[in-house]
Amino acid sequence: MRLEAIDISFRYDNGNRKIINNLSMHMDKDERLGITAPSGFGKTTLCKILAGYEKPDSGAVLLDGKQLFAYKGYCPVQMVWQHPELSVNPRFRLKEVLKEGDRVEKHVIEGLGIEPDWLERYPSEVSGGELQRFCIARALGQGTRFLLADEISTMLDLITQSQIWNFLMEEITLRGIGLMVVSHSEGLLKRVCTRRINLDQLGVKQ
Ligand SMILES: Nc1ncnc2c1ncn2[C@@H]1O[C@H](COP(=O)(O)OP(=O)(O)OP(=O)(O)O)[C@@H](O)[C@H]1O
Repeated sequence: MRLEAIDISFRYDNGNRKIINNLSMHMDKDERLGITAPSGFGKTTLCKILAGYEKPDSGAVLLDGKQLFAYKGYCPVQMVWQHPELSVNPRFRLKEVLKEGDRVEKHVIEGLGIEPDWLERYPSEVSGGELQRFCIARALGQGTRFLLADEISTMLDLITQSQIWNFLMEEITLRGIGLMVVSHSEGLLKRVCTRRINLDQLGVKQ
């Protein structure tokens, strides 16, 4: 399975510059692709387009040769955002947050170190790192084929980071999920990725 961006360009409605300019890239399901670029360059924007949150002004995002927006229901390309507190409904208990995913399996919840008593709590009643584990679990539903991780572990201590990445690597390898990792951490990218793209060397303009 392949996720591709073909000659995409994008400008925010209220923005005065093109963030993405005629960019083409692809990744396959057995790849772990690292994305790097300076701050504000468009890494999150690219993730949002590849996961279907934004539509490119021109060009196309294809999943296995079919337009991403033609996939109905659960999106096979899931994104985990940098700020978990902005990615969940504050009025949902955490067990309900998990239900937004696609039949998230028990071993995913356990593997991410989610403790059973957190499930009854609201997002404001757990730490940022604990909440991020829920966001990762939610994105690992059964229909997920690609996972886009946008600076997902920046707020975590080193032991928790290592726990989460060990689990993620094992899970995506087992299930044949393609992984895209956006990070400013050279160490993380070196450890996790099989290939790297520097956006400043592609069609993303400052
Ligand atoms: N909703 C929006 N409306 C208008 N401009 C936006 C919006 N979101 C982001 N931008 C702008 O788009 C540019 C790219 O932002 P983006 O978040 O994609 O960068 P990034 O490379 O992920 O940055 P960082 O490494 O700091 O997270 C920035 O100049 C930002 O100000």
